[in-house]
Amino acid sequence: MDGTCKKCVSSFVMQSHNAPPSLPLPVEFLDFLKENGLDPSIYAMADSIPRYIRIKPGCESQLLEIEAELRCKLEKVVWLPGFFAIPPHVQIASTEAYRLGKIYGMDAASGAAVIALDVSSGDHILDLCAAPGAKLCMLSDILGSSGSLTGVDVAKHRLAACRTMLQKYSLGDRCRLFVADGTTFSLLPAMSHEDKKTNATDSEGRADKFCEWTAKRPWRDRRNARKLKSGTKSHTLLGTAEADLIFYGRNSGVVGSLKSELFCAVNETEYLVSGYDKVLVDAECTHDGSVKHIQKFENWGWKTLQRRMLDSKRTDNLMHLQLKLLTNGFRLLKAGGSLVYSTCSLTVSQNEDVVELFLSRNSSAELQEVDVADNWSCRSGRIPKTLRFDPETSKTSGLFIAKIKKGDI
Ligand SMILES: C[S@@+](CC[C@H](N)C(=O)[O-])C[C@H]1O[C@@H](n2cnc3c(N)ncnc32)[C@H](O)[C@@H]1O
Repeated sequence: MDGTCKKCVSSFVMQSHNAPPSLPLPVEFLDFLKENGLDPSIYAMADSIPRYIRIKPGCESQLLEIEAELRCKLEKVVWLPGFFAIPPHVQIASTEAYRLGKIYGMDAASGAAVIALDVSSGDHILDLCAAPGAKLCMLSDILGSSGSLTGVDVAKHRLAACRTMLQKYSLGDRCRLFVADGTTFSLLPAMSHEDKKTNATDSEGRADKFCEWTAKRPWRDRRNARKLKSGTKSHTLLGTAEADLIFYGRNSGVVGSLKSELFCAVNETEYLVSGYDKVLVDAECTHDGSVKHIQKFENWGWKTLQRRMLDSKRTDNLMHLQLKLLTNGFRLLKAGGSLVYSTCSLTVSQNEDVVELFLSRNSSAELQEVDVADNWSCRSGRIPKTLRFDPETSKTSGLFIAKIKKGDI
């Protein structure tokens, strides 16, 4: 672990650097940072934070070939198995190793959020804000050949990119993807084949079971989707009833099940018994902790930063959304299950404040220590047991992690 000890609850305000910010940050963004007690000089660090890659399990023996292709040394991240640091300027997207699915581009802090969930074989996992899917792919790699993985995202085009990623890395077998609002999503994990009823038919008397997934949907499904769409004002209004299943793997528990079973509403108490073992809520946020993301506004135009991130109405709504996502993710957990809440914002309002408010309203929720984090290069958040990665301490993108357990019945 580097100089900063996560065990000591450290100040969340960044240490000041002498170096001036290298980006011409707009006044509105500087005001936002000031209001949140954040030091703008982290945005001068983009060129000193490594890029991270994760090696696809099974491809570790090809390290030398990958190094030769990337033309750089892969520095093992000692605290995070499977992750390597490379110089920030190295591009991976055009390489064969990337094209063939041997490596992923993924920040080490994001990897830590996945490890914090402590996935076990056979777990039913829910990723409530799944797109574009780096964490979902890592979850699927860890899950292996048992359990199930459900990815939800409100943005259809982003979730479609996630589906492409699952297919590229051959990780979709136990996975299903729903375009749905994570604040209201209510579907239970897919049932195992043994639990499924057989011979059932729909109201029109036809067998109504899911066949193997194909990119081409039957006309009846497309007609139903069209009907739903015409009755829905915007994608943000999608509720559970409208959850749109855009992908499922052969062993995701969907094939062979009845549509009425998959989409059936359940009693609240049923989640305690048949809910998810693990839930990841990697919530939408202002992304201010992602130095590389902020850097992109140089090309996109700083005006769009104001519109997309800083509008005060939007940030108030964001906190509301984060709390609702966390609350619904927790609702869908089975008793004894665990949830990881993360954001790539460095602000307290989108992290500790959201978690504190949530805990004050949910007596069966308890903050949990991330046991494996003892040697991680991160520090504690303002609340003990929460973790913070930031460019200065961790040489990663900013990320907040809180792990919450649902009490046994
Ligand atoms: C920080 S990103 C998630 C990144 C993702 N976990 C990964 O590792 O690639 C946040 C995501 O939340 C999604 N989102 C925003 N509002 C949502 C909602 N109400 N329900 C579900 N997803 C939502 C956004 O579309 C976005 O894809």
